[in-house]
Amino acid sequence: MATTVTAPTASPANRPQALAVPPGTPPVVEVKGLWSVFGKGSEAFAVHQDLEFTVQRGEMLSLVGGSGTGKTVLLRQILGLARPARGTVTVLGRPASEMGRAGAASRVGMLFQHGALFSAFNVLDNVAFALREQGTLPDELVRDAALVKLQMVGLKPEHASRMPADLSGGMVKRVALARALIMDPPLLLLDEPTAGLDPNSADEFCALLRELHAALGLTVVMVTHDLDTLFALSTRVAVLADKKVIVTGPPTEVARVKHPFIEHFFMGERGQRAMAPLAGVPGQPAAAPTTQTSKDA
Ligand SMILES: Nc1ncnc2c1ncn2[C@@H]1O[C@H](COP(=O)(O)OP(=O)(O)OP(=O)(O)O)[C@@H](O)[C@H]1O
Repeated sequence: MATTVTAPTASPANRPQALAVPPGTPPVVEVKGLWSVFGKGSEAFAVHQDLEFTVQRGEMLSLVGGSGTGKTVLLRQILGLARPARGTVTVLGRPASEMGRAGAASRVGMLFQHGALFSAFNVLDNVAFALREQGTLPDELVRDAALVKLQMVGLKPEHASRMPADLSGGMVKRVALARALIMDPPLLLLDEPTAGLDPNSADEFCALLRELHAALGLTVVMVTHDLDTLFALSTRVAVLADKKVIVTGPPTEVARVKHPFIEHFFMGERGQRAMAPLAGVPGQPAAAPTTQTSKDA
């Protein structure tokens, strides 16, 4: 069972907003009764035990938790790259493990932590990869689609022929993002989207992600340890601890929940700095949040 924190009564303008969706819209991601177990026999250990959470269309949900709590395992399960020992991971109404590689690319885009570009391919061929591999479009159209995606992430046609080794960290992230979006997936997974970027590039990349979220109507699930990124991008936060999702809610509300990991994560110097701009914003309740228990976080 997880605790769901009630949403604040009003949202300040500088917080990311979940997109409006009609009531009754089915969730994009639904994780139920999930067990993830590694090792065999007496060596076996569970990373997740009966973990549950859902992601609604148009949300930007951050998964946070200590090292080894299984955030990356969860992203891999949503992507269909790993099967749970027990329980279900449903993406857009279908079991994630049944999507297959081509199906996954058109339903879920993944931005890996360090970009994971193919070093032997130039920018255009990296971006075009999944579409070209599908083999349904003539190469000219594949190239045009890749150029459109490059423009969408703020890169120019002249960047198309560059090799990954010749790109700045911020450009690698943008190319990797264009590649993740080549098949127009409705769901985007981000693993530490701003890791390795300087503060300015990180801010610019967050601004781009927010623009694309709104413009393309994306649903986003991300893992981040960076509090500036978390506050810049999250409409909701889910905290992994004790092998479960223990709480979900808007970031400023979750930050007030009494739990050793949450206090350590949000109340350190970095957390205080990241939250400072939000202090005193109209609509931000000053008191501790009321909490309620619900089965579905
Ligand atoms: N294929 C695997 N085989 C064995 N153990 C694994 C495998 N994949 C993950 N694990 C284990 O599962 C646990 C969770 O790993 P995971 O990488 O998901 O953690 P995380 O929350 O992403 O951590 P971090 O924040 O440090 O990146 C770790 O103990 C890891 O060693």
